[in-house]
Amino acid sequence: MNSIQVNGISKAYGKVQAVQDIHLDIQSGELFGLIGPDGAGKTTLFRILATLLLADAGDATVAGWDVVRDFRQIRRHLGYMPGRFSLYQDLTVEENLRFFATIFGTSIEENYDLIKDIYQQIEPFRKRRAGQLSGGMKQKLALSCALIHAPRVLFLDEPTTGVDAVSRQEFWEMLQRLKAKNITILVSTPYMDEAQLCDRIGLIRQGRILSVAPPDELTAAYPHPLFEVGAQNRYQLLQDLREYSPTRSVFPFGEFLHLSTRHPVDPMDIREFLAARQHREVVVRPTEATVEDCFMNL
Ligand SMILES: Nc1ncnc2c1ncn2[C@@H]1O[C@H](COP(=O)(O)OP(=O)(O)OP(=O)(O)O)[C@@H](O)[C@H]1O
Repeated sequence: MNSIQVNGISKAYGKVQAVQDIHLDIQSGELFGLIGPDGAGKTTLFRILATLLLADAGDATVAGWDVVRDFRQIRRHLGYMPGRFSLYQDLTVEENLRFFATIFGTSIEENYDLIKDIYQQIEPFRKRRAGQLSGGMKQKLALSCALIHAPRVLFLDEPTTGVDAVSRQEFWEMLQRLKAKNITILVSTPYMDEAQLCDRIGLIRQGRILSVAPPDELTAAYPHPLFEVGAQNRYQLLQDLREYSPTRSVFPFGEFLHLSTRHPVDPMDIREFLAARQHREVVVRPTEATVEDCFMNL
């Protein structure tokens, strides 16, 4: 069953075309990632699907309901964790949760099972004001609040931005457990490494979806030879590789550079080129494409 269907959605703010002709088909129980840099249009799309903003063109349904006509039903059955912090800073952890439960006509007790895993981790701090929680704890509270009315569909707009690596990891584990409860999850992130944890991802840039696929399929279809290259002087390495004639693109990737070439190249040839330019501690090896390589390629 389709849980989220988007047909040709476009939206401009004055002259800025924030999203353009977006089509998406997200299945019930799917964990779908919207991956793209700042300003790509992710928040705009979320706001349209969450019935908070009207599109200029196109239509969309969430859990079978139309985002314009049936906005009330969508609001009842949707959990939305907006990018910017959505909690009441002056209320305690427990008061925040109770507030969200009350506005949806439910109670913490009624749906405790759904949030138990997540909420238990912050329950020792239930008397603390939300404004005084760490980033990771705020995120867990915001997720608990978004889930307390047992939504069928969950929208998470950049939930891990500004959160440390350990909390990010934990957060994705929580999402996997929610998915197992058959909640459809649409999550956006600027972190390409998180894409690997989704069932399918849509790459979005400048308001347009460039590609939709399971992450493994996307990376397996990467069409160019790709190398991981390292040397002592990374800055100079980048400059020099830009002048290497087979280079298609080269960009920093962790402690290495990712070099994609126009045609197959023997790693020895790259080493010789770099040796001639006095590079030391040179490492060159073929590597598998990541989602980031695919994004750069598109
Ligand atoms: N209210 C607004 N008025 C004018 N322009 C806007 C408004 N909201 C967003 N934009 C512009 O629309 C484009 C898409 O923004 P959007 O917030 O949807 O992107 P995003 O992918 O969520 O990025 P970010 O993570 O930076 O929010 C950007 O160019 C942004 O500057």
